[in-house]
Amino acid sequence: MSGKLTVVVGPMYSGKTSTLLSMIEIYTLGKKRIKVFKPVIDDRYSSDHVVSHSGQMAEAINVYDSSEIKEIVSKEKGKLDAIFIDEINFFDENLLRIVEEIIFSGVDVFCVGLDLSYKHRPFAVTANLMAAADEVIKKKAVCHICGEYNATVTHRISGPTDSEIDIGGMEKYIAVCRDCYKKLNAKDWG
Ligand SMILES: Nc1ncnc2c1ncn2[C@@H]1O[C@H](COP(=O)(O)OP(=O)(O)O)[C@@H](O)[C@H]1O
Ligand SMILES: Cc1cn([C@H]2C[C@H](O)[C@@H](COP(=O)(O)O)O2)c(=O)[nH]c1=O
Ligand SMILES: [Zn+2]
Repeated sequence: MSGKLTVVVGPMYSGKTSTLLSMIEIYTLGKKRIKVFKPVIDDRYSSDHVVSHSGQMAEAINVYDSSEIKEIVSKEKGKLDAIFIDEINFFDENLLRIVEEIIFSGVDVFCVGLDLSYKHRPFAVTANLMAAADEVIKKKAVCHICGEYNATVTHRISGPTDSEIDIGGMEKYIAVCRDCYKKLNAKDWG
């Protein structure tokens, strides 16, 4: 039987990694055989653990790109029930094809990442995985400006960059609702 693809998206601080960690716990309690991956680029809290903003964590394999996931999973052929991938927005676009191959081989895949950059543009790799998913979970955060539990986007507070990829936390980014995002970015969206 084929595996199932679940994709968890949302702005920063919306609980994407916490959701991933809950699913890891459920599979671990069920004695399922799993592997957890994270991109090397994200070294904010730890290089060998997936860590949530609230400090919960699980061991993870650091990979440079999606081909490394393919290689590691191929070596475990028939010996895995599920894989978990954090920060999919940092991966190359081959991730879609590789995840599809893994699902068709009977392994469940849980992917977590940003759907939109701070410029309100979709990360293509996330958008593609959402299209192929059996289930998409969209998370919300508390809006840093108005305090409502309706933040769906991330606003950059430390000035624009050329690249939409820039590792950071509270010193650079806040989660905001659409109305607050519009006010903060009035020159682009007003
Ligand atoms: N604005 C916010 N809204 C919700 N949670 C927040 C906010 N700022 C900080 N947090 C903390 O972040 C945690 C979620 O972190 P995490 O699962 O790592 O989110 P994500 O992976 O989406 O960035 C929450 O449990 C809470 O402790
Ligand atoms: C919005 C946005 C964020 N990033 C970076 C900042 C963080 O390192 C991660 C997101 O981490 P989280 O687990 O979702 O909190 O991505 C970026 O590079 N570009 C952006 O537009
Ligand atoms: Zn708001």
